[in-house]
Amino acid sequence: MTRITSEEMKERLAVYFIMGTPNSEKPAEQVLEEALDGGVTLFQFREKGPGAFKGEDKAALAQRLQRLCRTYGVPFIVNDDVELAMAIDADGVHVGQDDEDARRVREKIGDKILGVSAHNVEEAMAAMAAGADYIGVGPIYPTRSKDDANEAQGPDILRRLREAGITIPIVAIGGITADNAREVMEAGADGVSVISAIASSPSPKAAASRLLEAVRAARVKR
Ligand SMILES: Cc1ncc(COP(=O)(O)OP(=O)(O)O)c(N)n1
Ligand SMILES: Cc1nc(C(=O)O)sc1CCOP(=O)(O)O
Ligand SMILES: [Mg+2]
Repeated sequence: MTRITSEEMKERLAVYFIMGTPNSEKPAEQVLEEALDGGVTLFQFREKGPGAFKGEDKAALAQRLQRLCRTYGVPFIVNDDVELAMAIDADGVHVGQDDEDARRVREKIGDKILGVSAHNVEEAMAAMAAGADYIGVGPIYPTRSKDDANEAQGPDILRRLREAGITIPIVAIGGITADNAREVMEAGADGVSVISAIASSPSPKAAASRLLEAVRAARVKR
């Protein structure tokens, strides 16, 4: 395996779906399959919060969702849990500022995809230096999907990062929908990352497809 290129990473970030069992009343497999049918380009397994599976149950669910992603040729990223990612040979890991140090994670995962959360220029620079393949920047808008989220920063944070010379692929996160995806892309994101816009939709397939359309339309306009 070789490291993903920056251009490939940007393509993959278009519609980055994040989910775990607490995010939907429907079975996770069903929601993910519908989202994949709708065209999501990257998936993150984030099994945390009330009622989340742990231990062997968590690993078994991860493997079922990973198999689905493989069927669709969509990379499978594990949130926080580097050990699980290595044990099931996931395609990558996402860590935040309070998780395992990004540099150590890069050493452990070799060429797998490494995503790091960043909230400002300093954290973005540090993530680049640690070997991140992309940064997740948020929350852009208020979110109900993460209890310990920071204050919403608005799309301007993306502009500030780009103006400061941050060139690494950026995925925006937090309160993003098909209706605001365009302004997020125009502010400097390479893609959008969502939980509720897809997981809480009556039709995850239609929701994913609308997001992809919005992201593609914004890319054409650049
Ligand atoms: C794509 C993406 N961006 C940001 C996050 C948030 O990561 P973190 O700050 O570690 O918070 P948790 O998701 O672990 O609660 C993310 N998961 N994905
Ligand atoms: C997992 C996560 N991380 C965030 C951050 O700001 O780092 S916001 C968030 C939740 C995103 O869910 P929704 O699309 O439902 O708002
Ligand atoms: Mg984390």
